[in-house]
Amino acid sequence: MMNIEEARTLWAQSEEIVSAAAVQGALDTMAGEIASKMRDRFPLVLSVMGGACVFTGMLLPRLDFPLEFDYIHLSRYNNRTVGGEMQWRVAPAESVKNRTVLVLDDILDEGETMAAIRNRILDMGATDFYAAVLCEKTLTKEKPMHPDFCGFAVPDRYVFGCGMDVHGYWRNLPAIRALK
Ligand SMILES: O=P(O)(O)OC[C@H]1O[C@H](OP(=O)(O)OP(=O)(O)O)[C@H](O)[C@@H]1O
Ligand code: HPA
Repeated sequence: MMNIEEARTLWAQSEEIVSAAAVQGALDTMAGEIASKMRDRFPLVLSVMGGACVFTGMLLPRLDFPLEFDYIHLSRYNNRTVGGEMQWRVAPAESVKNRTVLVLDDILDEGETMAAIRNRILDMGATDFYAAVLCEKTLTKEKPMHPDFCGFAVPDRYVFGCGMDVHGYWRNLPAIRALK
């Protein structure tokens, strides 16, 4: 747990890499791409708590077709900056069976989280699986998967804002920042 001054110091030791206006523009583009793929598929949209909260809140009102919404919760960073063991807190509901499922998350970094979600949802009998993320981190190492829809490629630095936390803070920022 940090105090307010330490949280402010984290912000001061970072720089903006994607502006709030650029985030809004990317959301418009991504919503159009998702709509053209899924308009007639009546998808079940699942948001990954808690990081996808901001992305979900901004994207859903831009999707102008019938869909169903629910959430799942797993984490593997637990407010640290290095990934650890995957922990399911709320598993997908049985209703994923025979559905086109679209999972929303803030970031695909090493891809381990999204790959675990995809495997579980396909095992439960979903017809199709799609992943949409606000950003994907560019890494040299191989990943188990890449997103179907993505707003931004971000560099291999610790990023936060727009739902992403740094030591548990600053999820509320409307722009994306990176630690220096
Ligand atoms: O691609 P990966 O390397 O697996 O990392 C991506 C995941 O890490 C973050 O979640 P985190 O575990 O920090 O939980 P949170 O959403 O509660 O912040 C983020 O929201 C993604 O779900
Ligand atoms: O760079 C990151 N920032 C915030 N959360 C994350 N989860 C995985 N990678 C990141």
